[in-house]
Amino acid sequence: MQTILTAQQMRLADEHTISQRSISSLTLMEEASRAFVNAFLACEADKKVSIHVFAGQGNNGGDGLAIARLLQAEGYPGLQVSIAAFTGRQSADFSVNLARLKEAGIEPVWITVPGRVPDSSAVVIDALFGSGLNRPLDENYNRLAAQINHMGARVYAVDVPSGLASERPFPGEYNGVRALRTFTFQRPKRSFFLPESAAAQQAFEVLDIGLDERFIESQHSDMVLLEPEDMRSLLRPRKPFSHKGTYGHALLVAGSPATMGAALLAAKGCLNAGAGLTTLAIPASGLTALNTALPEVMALPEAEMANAAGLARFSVLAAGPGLGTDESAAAKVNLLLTTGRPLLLDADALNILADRQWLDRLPCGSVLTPHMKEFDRLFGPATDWNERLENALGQATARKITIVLKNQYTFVVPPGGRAFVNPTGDPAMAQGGMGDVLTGILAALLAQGYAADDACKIGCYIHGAAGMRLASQQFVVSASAVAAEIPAVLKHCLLN
Ligand SMILES: NC(=O)C1=CN([C@@H]2O[C@H](COP(=O)(O)OP(=O)(O)OC[C@H]3O[C@@H](n4cnc5c(N)ncnc54)[C@H](O)[C@@H]3O)[C@@H](O)[C@H]2O)[C@@H](O)CC1
Repeated sequence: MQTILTAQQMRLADEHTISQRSISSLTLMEEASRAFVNAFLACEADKKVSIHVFAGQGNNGGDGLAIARLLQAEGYPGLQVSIAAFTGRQSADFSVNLARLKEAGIEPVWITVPGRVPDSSAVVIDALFGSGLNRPLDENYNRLAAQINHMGARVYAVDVPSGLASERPFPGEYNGVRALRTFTFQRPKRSFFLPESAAAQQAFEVLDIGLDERFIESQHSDMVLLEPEDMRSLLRPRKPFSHKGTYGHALLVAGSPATMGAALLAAKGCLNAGAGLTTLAIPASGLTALNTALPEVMALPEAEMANAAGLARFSVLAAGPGLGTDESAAAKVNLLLTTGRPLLLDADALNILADRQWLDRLPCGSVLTPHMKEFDRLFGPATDWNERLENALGQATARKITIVLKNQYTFVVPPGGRAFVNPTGDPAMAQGGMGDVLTGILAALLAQGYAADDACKIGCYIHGAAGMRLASQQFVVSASAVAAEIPAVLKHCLLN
């Protein structure tokens, strides 16, 4: 797991590394700039490309000047450097790098009043502001950013796209530089995981600049990034002499006559993520489809969905995919709530909770898997994703539940004030049924005895990893294909 730091904590990590390694801040800036250049070389191998570096006067600008000098030494002759100096003072390391730039024979252009910027370069390196940005861009920087965006160049941002706050995006429409790619130092910034950052960058890549990892990991943060190694330590291999009873019995309450597919997809996810037994509670009209598509899955007679005591034999109770929100669906959710046992609720089960105001009846230890709209319906509207995430952190702790807030980077939010960010997934997975499969996977992991937070971390990770594996070969990835890929992904995660 990687701790995601605030800008202030990044500065502390910087200072700590400088004193611990007995190096100067200038050396660290040089190393960061070298790391940027190495990554840049891999993207822009043609040395004849025209490059325009836009630097501010802080340390991000200092990086920009060092990068320009290093690129010239690498043999990129077509370099221009502009320094935006509408306001502010030069940082010490900026000043040294300015002198070094001039010694290297590069004379920068100073932009002190808004004006037209030459717009013929194919590549822009954006080093106006980095993690030090602490207020929205003013009119002058805003205009400059707009001019850079208008150039149509391939924009590479240094550490953070200029205009994007590194912790939480500023309110309102993004008015900064729009980067093709950000090369960010040591850690992705917190705001990179919030959907608003899509306006500022298309992708980011993290560069190791040698900051002290032990110090970074000792910092308290409300955001932690999951990594492949976490799966290896969380996942448990199947045991010798084990049998189907060892791996739990999941009940999925799902499906309605028009949306039986959702129930089948959830069951398929559950089966493939290793539940010992999977039982589906669906309307009778779905039984033929179930027996044909998934012969390993059992069905619960509808009459048994009226008796809470009869549910005691299941190790996990899940509900939602394709369930509908009518009276009969609500009666099923009501029955599950009366058991007092932790529940796994998704989709229509969440809508039922919201519509009937049953949220306060939810037992501790439950898991909810809302997407944005379902979350807002349950917990109230939010003006932006940071507010939504903070609400999720508060709700999970107050209610002692785990919230899986689904998005490109899904946040697994257990009680305790930390969000675990899932890095896996691919736009090829943007199709109906994906959430149903995830519910089935989570049910299987809970049935196998994983704690709620671990089940959610593993489940989200392997769901996205399955999609990524398929997307490396396919344009689009269906939910059934993701479910079918899960056993291979689990094996891979365990062994690698
Ligand atoms: N912390 C680290 O680990 C390292 C940081 N480095 C670089 O240093 C950067 C941070 O540098 P700084 O802290 O000097 O900050 P920046 O260079 O991001 O910004 C400079 C200054 O601009 C001012 N400012 C903030 N918002 C503004 C606005 N809207 N309009 C006008 N002025 C504004 C602030 O006073 C800020 O200190 C990082 O992003 C990175 O590029 C690297 O050199 C190497 C290591």
